[in-house]
Amino acid sequence: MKSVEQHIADILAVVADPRPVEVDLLRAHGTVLAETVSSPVSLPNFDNSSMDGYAVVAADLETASTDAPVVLPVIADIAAGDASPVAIRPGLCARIMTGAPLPMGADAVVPVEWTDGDVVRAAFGRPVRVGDSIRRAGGDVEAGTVVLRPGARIGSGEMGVLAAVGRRTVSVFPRPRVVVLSTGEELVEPGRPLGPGQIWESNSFMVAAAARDAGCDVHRHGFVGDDPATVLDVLEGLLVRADLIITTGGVSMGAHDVVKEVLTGQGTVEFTQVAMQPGKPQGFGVIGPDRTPIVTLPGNPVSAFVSFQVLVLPALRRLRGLPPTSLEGVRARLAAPATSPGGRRSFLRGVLETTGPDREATVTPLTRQQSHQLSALTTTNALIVVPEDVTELPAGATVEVLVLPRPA
Ligand SMILES: Nc1nc2c(c(=O)[nH]1)N[C@H]1C(S)=C(S)[C@@H](COP(=O)(O)OP(=O)(O)OC[C@H]3O[C@@H](n4cnc5c(N)ncnc54)[C@H](O)[C@@H]3O)O[C@H]1N2
Ligand code: MOO
Repeated sequence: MKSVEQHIADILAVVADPRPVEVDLLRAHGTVLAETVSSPVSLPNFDNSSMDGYAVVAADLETASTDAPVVLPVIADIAAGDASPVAIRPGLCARIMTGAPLPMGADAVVPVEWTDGDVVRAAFGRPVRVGDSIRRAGGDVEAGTVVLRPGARIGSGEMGVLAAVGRRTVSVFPRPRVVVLSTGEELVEPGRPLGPGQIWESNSFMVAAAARDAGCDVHRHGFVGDDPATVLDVLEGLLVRADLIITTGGVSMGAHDVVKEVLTGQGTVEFTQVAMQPGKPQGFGVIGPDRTPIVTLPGNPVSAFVSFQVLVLPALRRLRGLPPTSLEGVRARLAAPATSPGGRRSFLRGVLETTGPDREATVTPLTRQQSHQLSALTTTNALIVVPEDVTELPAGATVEVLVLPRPA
């Protein structure tokens, strides 16, 4: 059987590094930055007030007290956005709002709460230090400084910074377009009545959600039955809209394993058995005129889920412009015994938590570990790795655990 590492590497080899595109800033959300962004100006771009109050010369207020306030004439009213230059000299002050440019000659701002708030002659009841309530030019970012580097994931903070340095468009690796297609004659769209022997289709919803969580632009095509001509037809129609196609079902040894049947001999697709549990039957390759990558996951729902997380995620990260790393691994103490078939690496569904006074990482295997026992996926937050050469692990053993991604 093929090793998990080899299969991950093989899938990675069929997906290409993405090409950057210039997009409008709003559309950059959730993408990966492809360029170095530096600020053309300093932030702030000019000295300004951090308080609503009065711009003053600090030395004027040295003697100010509640009993003997210093009173200064107010010679200007400066709002945020005011462009006309204002200057004060000792013995004068200017009313100023938060974000408004500091007038020349002023070296401190007094919050309005420390004054009587008068707009003609303001009384100041306490002294102030030079620099108080002033936001200096460049105090956040100096002009020319790099604020974001290639590979940065553009979330809300990054969006804010890009806009603040004046970017309207930005060069990014766009979200990969992933198409999800399930197969199976027994499948029925959720919301429709079930007939005898039928089940509601769940894999394509699950895989589409997982790919969306991974930052992809997902088209859930839904599912098709086991008619080979239809499956091929549908797949051909989907090629143009996909950077990667993910199918589920029809890859095992059954008489109607249609994905295997129609894709064998197409492009570079090959089917194989990977030494993992669940997720043994697998396929991958490129198909069609544009050599579109395709990964064919097994139909058992938990097998499809685990295969996605272990085998497909690194390829999606590459397509996003990120390093193609696997799920984060941590060491944890096993809270209950675990078993595994020899020769295959098990990925048991578990619950990872930190317990006890020393916050030790502990992982508890869930009871429903079979490939059809989908309900465990609502509880699990981690996959417990049991190596190929281990069939039993006692409670208390230290194990490697892969932390499952959680949506925001
Ligand atoms: N003789 C053998 N039989 C099987 C083997 C084997 O080695 N020899 N491997 C087993 C393993 S392991 C797996 S995993 C499955 C994979 O089978 P397929 O990929 O061909 O999947 P299907 O047969 O189409 O379906 C399996 C199972 O999952 C249900 N299913 C399928 N698609 C969906 C969906 N979209 N939503 C919900 N449930 C789905 C389907 O009804 C079946 O119960 O093969 C084993 N057999
Ligand atoms: O390997 Mo299958 O993927 O166990 O159920």
